[in-house]
Formats: sequence, structure tokens, C-alpha cells
Amino acid sequence: MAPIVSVSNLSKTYASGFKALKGVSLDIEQGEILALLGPNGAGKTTMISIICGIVNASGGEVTVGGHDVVRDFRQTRAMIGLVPQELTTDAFETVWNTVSFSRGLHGKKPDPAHIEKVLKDLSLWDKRNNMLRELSGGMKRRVLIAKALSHEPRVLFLDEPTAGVDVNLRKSMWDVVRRLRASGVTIILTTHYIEEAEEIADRIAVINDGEILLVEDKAALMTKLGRKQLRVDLAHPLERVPDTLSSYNLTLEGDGNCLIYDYDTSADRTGITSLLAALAEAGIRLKDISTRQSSLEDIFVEIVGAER
Ligand SMILES: Nc1ncnc2c1ncn2[C@@H]1O[C@H](COP(=O)(O)OP(=O)(O)OP(=O)(O)O)[C@@H](O)[C@H]1O
Repeated sequence: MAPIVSVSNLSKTYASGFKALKGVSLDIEQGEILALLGPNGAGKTTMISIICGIVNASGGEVTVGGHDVVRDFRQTRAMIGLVPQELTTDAFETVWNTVSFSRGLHGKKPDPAHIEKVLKDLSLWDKRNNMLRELSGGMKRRVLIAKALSHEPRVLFLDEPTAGVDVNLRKSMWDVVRRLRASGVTIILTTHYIEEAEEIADRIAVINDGEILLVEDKAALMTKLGRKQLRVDLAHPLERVPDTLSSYNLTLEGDGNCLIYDYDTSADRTGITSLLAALAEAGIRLKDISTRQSSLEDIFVEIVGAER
């Protein structure tokens, strides 16, 4: 299937001469959740703004649903919902009016049944007659999503959807995002919360300094780059790693009470069996064993760190 969003060789040089994007290419598949990860100033917002037609590119091409975002701006904009970080609408307007008005702005005929569904899906139905200023911060964020969904977009961009949001609300936002995906909407989210990407994304794109460093299926990324650690708690502390174990990649921690073994999850042999045999041979008694998988955060820090 053709990608729903196709970004090819996109570049952006701002008037100041700053190169915010340096030839970025990225295909986004219909119905996926793609997380765009990158440090501050990486170029995430610039890229999203170009796709949404808010910022002009300096070079390259973007299509949404097969239409060019510059030549066919109306068609592409109608297909896109954008959830910005901040609510800038009238605080004295009601939830219902705000969301209905937003649909009108995109040139769509009124459809109260659709607005009702959106508000119910986002648990805002009870608040439909409240003014925005009467809502909590989390509810206001959901109003932003409702606005972006008011015109039935096929692609939804969420810019930092859960920044500054408490844990419960974050989880309920993730449910909303998953439900949207289940209804066929393609979702692109930027986030600084790596656990968010780990939790809900199907694919991860890492952008740094205006360049895409990698785009990969989340599970494949975790397997490919993920390392595991075996932690062996010892019955009696060691002063140093015995010479007979020097061929293993071992470090001694916790005042000599714990051996850490780093191994590669994708390797044919992890070496665990022989390590445990060698420990027994060396007369080392074990108290406990545990393993730890490197998180997406470890992987991210490694990739971006290597570039710097
Ligand atoms: N209008 C502008 N004029 C000049 N430079 C700009 C302009 N807008 C953004 N930039 C620069 O382009 C770079 C990328 O900015 P962008 O907002 O795309 O980053 P980001 O990845 O979204 O960062 P954050 O995570 O902080 O939101 C930054 O160095 C920023 O200073």
C-alpha cells in the first residue's frame, strides 16, 4: 500500500540561515502510530509544520494521501488533524461550540452526531456546555484533540500530547490514541517521554540536528540494539573478578556483592550457561539472579550520543 504521508529529501533553511532540516526522507504507513523522537531543536516541529502546510520547505517534497502539500494544500490540509501543545481558543466559549466551530473552519458541513461521538470518545460529553476556562488542564488537552478530530482527519499529528500531564491522564490519553488507531487514523506523535514511545508506538523515528538517524519497527529496534544484563548476587563478596572468569565481560559492583554480565540478545549464544558453570567451578555461591533489558531510553541516548 502507498504510504499515507511521504516525505522525500526535505530541507528547511530559515531566514536566519539556520538549517533545521537537511534532506529528510520518511514514509508513514496508513494506520500506524509513529513516534518522532529527538532532543530539543532537532527539527520535529519544523517537519510537522511543513507537512501541515504551515511552514514552507526550502527543498524536497511532501505528499499526503498522494497529494502534494503545496500544490494541493486544501486537499491535504483537510486530511490532517494537528494537535498543538497549547490551547489558544476563546476561554469563554463552550466545549461544544469550540469543537463544532473547528469543523466549520475546515470547510466541513455541520455534523452534530460526529461531534457527539468525538466528545464521548474523549470523555468530554459531560462538559460539552462548560466554558473552556472551567476545565482542568487535562480536559483542555482533550479539547485540543477533539478539535483536531472534528473534521474527520485521516492523519493526526500530536505534538507532545502528554507534556506536563499526570500519570493517570497520560494512560487515558494513550487509550484514546490506541482507539483512534483502531478506527483507522494514522498517528504521528512527538514526545520527550521515551516510555510513551515505548508504550504506544509501532515504529520509532529518531531525528537529531535536522537528520533522521533511524526509522525502525519498535520491536525490531529493541531486539537489534537492545542489550541485556545478567545480575548475579553473590552469597559472599569478592575482592576482584577471578582470573578464571576473565574471558567473560564481567564487572563487579555493590562492594563486591554482585557480578554484572553484559550480553547481546541477538547473538546466537549468550554465554549464560557456560558462565554459570564457570561460576560453580570457581566455587562462587550465588544468592540470586536477575536480568535487565535495556530500555528504549538507553538505546536513544546511545544513538544520539554517538552522533554528538
Ligand atoms: N522561525 C525560525 N527561525 C529560525 N530558526 C528557527 C525557526 N523555527 C525554528 N528554528 C530553529 O530550527 C531548529 C529546529 O526547531 P524545531 O522547533 O523544529 O525543533 P523541535 O525538534 O521541534 O524541538 P523541541 O523538542 O524543542 O520542540 C531549532 O534550532 C530552532 O531554533
